[in-house]
Amino acid sequence: MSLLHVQNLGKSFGGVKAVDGISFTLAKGELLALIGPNGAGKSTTFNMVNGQLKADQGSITLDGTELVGKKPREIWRLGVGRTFQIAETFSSLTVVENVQMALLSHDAKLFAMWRRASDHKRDEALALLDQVGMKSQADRPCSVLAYGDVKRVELAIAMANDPKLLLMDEPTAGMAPKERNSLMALTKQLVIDRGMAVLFTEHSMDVVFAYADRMIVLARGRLIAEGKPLEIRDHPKVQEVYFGSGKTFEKKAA
Ligand SMILES: Nc1ncnc2c1ncn2[C@@H]1O[C@H](COP(=O)(O)OP(=O)(O)OP(=O)(O)O)[C@@H](O)[C@H]1O
Repeated sequence: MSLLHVQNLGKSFGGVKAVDGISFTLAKGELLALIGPNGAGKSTTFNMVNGQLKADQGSITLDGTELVGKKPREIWRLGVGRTFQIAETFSSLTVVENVQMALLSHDAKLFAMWRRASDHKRDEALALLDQVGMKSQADRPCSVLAYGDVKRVELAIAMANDPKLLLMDEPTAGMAPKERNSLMALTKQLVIDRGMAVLFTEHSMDVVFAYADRMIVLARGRLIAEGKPLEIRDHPKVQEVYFGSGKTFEKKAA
């Protein structure tokens, strides 16, 4: 059974229909890529799922619970997580301290409870770091990490809320091809191990084709295609919106 049901979802800004009546589902243990050219409505869709934007029409249910009309914090509590970039202010904390902060937040403890030397939830934080291959770097400050490793810590932070659905907005932006593949392989492993669902946007087609179980394609707010990567690759409408007719998807040069 599907975890997420999106039905006839829509949002306009002035006269622009940013998202125009789209419907799709997402199952547990599935990595679904949301792709489309600039201005297609990807971010607007994401922000309606996490509650930052209120839909004008339609429904979004998670495990049968309606999300439209709920505040971002409530939606987060229901199990919709997202990856955040580690804020500047937290980069001086160590890797494990950042994950401990996220665990405190999940438990709704006030940040005032946090003491720098605290070992609150350290073991739990280390277990999460182990899952993303960062346990050995737990006591290093985040500010000295390689970019790919920061991304792994961000993933561990998102896991602290034990999400049923994880939203990832361009997770591999700015990464070298090797790092990109390693982050997505890790994400896929987490999806399998935790039975989590992932909805992600991505401009890098090699990542999408290698890791997405299924894809949905938006163009000008409408859902124009849906299917497995190979079906999408050969879909005439997709070819057209991306490249103009007659062209094919090509791997981006590394
Ligand atoms: N806050 C806003 N106010 C007015 N128009 C907006 C707003 N947010 C988005 N839009 C418009 O809605 C449409 C969809 O934008 P959206 O950001 O969702 O697309 P996108 O697929 O995420 O694009 P990109 O790949 O460039 O990030 C665009 O025409 C955009 O200009």
